Amino acid sequence: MEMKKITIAVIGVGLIGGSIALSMRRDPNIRVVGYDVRQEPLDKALTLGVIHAGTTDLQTAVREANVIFLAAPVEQIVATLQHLQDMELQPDVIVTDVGSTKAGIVRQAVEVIPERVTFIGGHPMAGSHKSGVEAASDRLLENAYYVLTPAPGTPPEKVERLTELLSLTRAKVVQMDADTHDQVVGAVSHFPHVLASALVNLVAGYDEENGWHARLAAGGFRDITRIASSNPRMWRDVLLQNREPLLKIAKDWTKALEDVIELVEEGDPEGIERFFQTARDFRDGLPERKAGALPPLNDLYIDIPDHPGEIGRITTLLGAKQINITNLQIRETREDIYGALRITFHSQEEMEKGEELLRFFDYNVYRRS
Ligand SMILES: NC(=O)c1ccc[n+]([C@@H]2O[C@H](COP(=O)([O-])OP(=O)(O)OC[C@H]3O[C@@H](n4cnc5c(N)ncnc54)[C@H](O)[C@@H]3O)[C@@H](O)[C@H]2O)c1
Ligand SMILES: O=C(O)C(=O)C[C@]1(C(=O)O)C=C[C@@H](O)C=C1
Repeated sequence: MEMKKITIAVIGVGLIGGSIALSMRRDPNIRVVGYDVRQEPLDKALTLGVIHAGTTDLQTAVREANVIFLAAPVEQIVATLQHLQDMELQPDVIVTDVGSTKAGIVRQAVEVIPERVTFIGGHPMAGSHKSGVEAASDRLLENAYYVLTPAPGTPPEKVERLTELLSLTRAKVVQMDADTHDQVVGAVSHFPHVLASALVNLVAGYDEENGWHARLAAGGFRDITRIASSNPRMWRDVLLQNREPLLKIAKDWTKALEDVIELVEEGDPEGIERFFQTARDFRDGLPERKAGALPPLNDLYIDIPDHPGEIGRITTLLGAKQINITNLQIRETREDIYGALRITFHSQEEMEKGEELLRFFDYNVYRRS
C-alpha cells in the first residue's frame, strides 16, 4: 500500500460492510467513514471500533472518499448508484460494491455513473447467516474468493488499485464477467438458499401436524438448513436481481429431483447408490477454504457517557459480583459525547454474567462475534 492517507466510504455498515471496514483499518493510513440509513448500526460500529466516523448523510460520507464500497442489500445498491450520480465526489474515485448479484448492478452503473467515476463490481464469496455489524470480523473474508467484474472499458490500473486495496481483506481476488458470475453463484449460493428455506418450510408444515419433526431435527437437517436463518430481506433482493439464471437452475433442479424419484420408484439399488456416490465424490473434492481459526472473544463493548467516574462505576459493579476482567481499553474513535469501553473478561462465562449485569444497569452493551 502507498503511504498516502486515503479515505474509504462504506455504504451500509452491516455484516459485510463492517467486515470490509475492519479489514481496511488494518492499514493505519486508511480512514473509514460509514454511512447507513439507520443510526443504530453506526452507533454500534463506532462502539466496536469498526469505523472512524459515521453519518446518515450520503453526501457527507462520499465527498472525501477515494474508494466507495456499496454494501447495502442489492436493490439498495442499485438505488444508491442512482443517488451517486448527483453527488460531489473525488475526481479519481473508485466505486465498488459487495452485492451477491452482479449483472443488474453493473448494468445500472454503466447507465447512471458519470464517466469520470470508475465503477468495478465486486462480490466476496464469504459470509454468514448472521447479519449486522456485530457479526462483522476482519477475518471473515480471509482466504475466500473475491470476485471482481470489471466492464470491458474499465482502466486496468484502477482494477489493479482496487485489487491491491482488497489485499487487506486477505481474500483471493479473481475476475469474471457479471453474467458468468450470476450463473455460477446462482447455482452455488442463491439456489441453495432457496432449497434450504423451502425444506424448512416443508418440515414446518409437517411439524404443525406432528411436533416430533422439530424435536428430532438433528445434525443432517441442521447442517443443510443453517442458511435458512439468513436475512430474508437480503435474499428477497437477491432473487429479484437474479431471476433468469435462478429460474433456469430451478428447472434443472426439478429434473434432477425427478430422476431420483424415478430411481426410487423403480427400486433401483445401483442407481440410487450411484446418485449418492457421484454427489459424495464432487463434495469431497471441493477445495478447502482454510479460514483463519478465530479465537473465542471474551470482549464486551460498552457505550459510556464521557464523565469522570463512569469506568470506576462499571468496574465496581463487576467487582461486587466477583466477575473477573483481564483488560480494559478506551476506544477513542468516537466523535460524539460518548466513549467506547472495551472490557476483556477472564472467561466466556464471566463475560456473559458481565453482559447481563451491565444491561440490567441500562448500559448499551455489544459483543463482536
Ligand atoms: N451475508 C452474506 O453472507 C453476504 C456475503 C457476500 C455479500 N453479501 C452482500 O452484501 C450486502 C450486505 O449484506 P449483509 O449481509 O452485510 O447485510 P446486513 O443486513 O448485515 O447489512 C446491511 C446494512 O445495509 C443498511 N442499509 C439498508 N439500506 C441501505 C441503503 N439504502 N443505504 C445504505 N445502507 C443501507 C442496513 O441498515 C444494514 O446496516 C448485500 O448486498 C449482500 O448481497 C452478503
Ligand atoms: O456462509 C453463509 O452463510 C453464506 O450464505 C455465505 C454466502 C454463500 O452462499 O456462500 C452467501 C451469500 C454470498 O453472497 C456469499 C456467500
